[in-house]
Amino acid sequence: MSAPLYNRVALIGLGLIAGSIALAAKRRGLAQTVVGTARSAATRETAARIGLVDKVFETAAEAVADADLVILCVPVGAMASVAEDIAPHLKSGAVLSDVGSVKAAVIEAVAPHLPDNVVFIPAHPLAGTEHSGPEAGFATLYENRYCLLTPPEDTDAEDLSRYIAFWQGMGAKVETMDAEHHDRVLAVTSHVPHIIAYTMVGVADDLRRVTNSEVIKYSAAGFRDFTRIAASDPTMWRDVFLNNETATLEILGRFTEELFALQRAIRKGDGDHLHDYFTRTRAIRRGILDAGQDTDAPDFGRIKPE
Ligand SMILES: NC(=O)c1ccc[n+]([C@@H]2O[C@H](COP(=O)([O-])OP(=O)(O)OC[C@H]3O[C@@H](n4cnc5c(N)ncnc54)[C@H](O)[C@@H]3O)[C@@H](O)[C@H]2O)c1
Ligand SMILES: O=C(O)C(=O)C[C@]1(C(=O)O)C=C[C@@H](O)C=C1
Repeated sequence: MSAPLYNRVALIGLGLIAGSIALAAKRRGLAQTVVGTARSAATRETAARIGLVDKVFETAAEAVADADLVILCVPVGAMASVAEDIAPHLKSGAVLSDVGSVKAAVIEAVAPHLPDNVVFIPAHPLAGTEHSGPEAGFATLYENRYCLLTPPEDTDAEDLSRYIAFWQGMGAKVETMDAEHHDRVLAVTSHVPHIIAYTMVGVADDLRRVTNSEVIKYSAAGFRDFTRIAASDPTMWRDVFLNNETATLEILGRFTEELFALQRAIRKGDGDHLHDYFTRTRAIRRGILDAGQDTDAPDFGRIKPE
């Protein structure tokens, strides 16, 4: 049990990510009190019934009053309106953060609403599941996972180190980087892989009508993994793609080029091309394993799409 880093933490939105923060922060003693609010009455009722936070408020304005740390845990597209709503009620000196999967667009949407006496430290925990809502949260979600922070350069060192300690207290490995770099890296490691999974499952669903459910019946582990990813929350992912448009389109363009090259190799019977390509990709995974790195952990410095 650590000493509380914050007296009062307020979570706006009470789904998977906020629920996991609430449970981890309480379990590790990182906050004296954790409060929260959500847009829908049903979510607020569920969160109160399962005791997710110490107190559930009806409005975001009430929830943030007197909070030392406020974390926006809503879909990326809702960040601006929530920030506008709470801005006049934030305590002077409070730290405001978010957990959005995209950083540059969230900073652009949130920062203009904030008063000068509030410290904005954007964050993105690289941890999640395909489940959403208040009952999806669990206390160990962030253990041994990265949490990326994209603080403005002039962020007060003490505010930053306290917030880093908060995520570390929940078991996360924290790194800082600039928001644009974050968005390019995540386009490669998370956003484009998700759209590929969505597409593959969509294609299989179309085929199912042709093959009379054989696609599902004989689906192998690889495809099942795709269906898990493609079961992720539609609102969250719609907002990710609409708000990381440039980087995802760039990476999707490269993906499509490579796919066409592989398609051509298959059509032309060019086994050497296929073999060389698969040898290269296998070496990437082996290199990660040989370096003793967690396969979940991308090298953030190395992934720099031109
Ligand atoms: N799920 C993941 O794997 C994952 C991982 C890291 C970061 N994130 C990011 O975390 C954030 C929350 O994701 P989640 O998985 O917890 O989602 P979730 O659907 O489980 O929870 C979202 C919460 O936001 C509330 N909400 C939705 N629209 C709102 C609006 N317009 N105004 C106010 N509240 C609103 C919902 O009621 C719910 O309480 C998103 O920005 C997402 O990009 C998600
Ligand atoms: O494991 C999963 O379900 C996830 O997709 C989690 C995942 C990812 O790794 O891509 C999804 C989106 C986030 O912004 C961070 C984490």
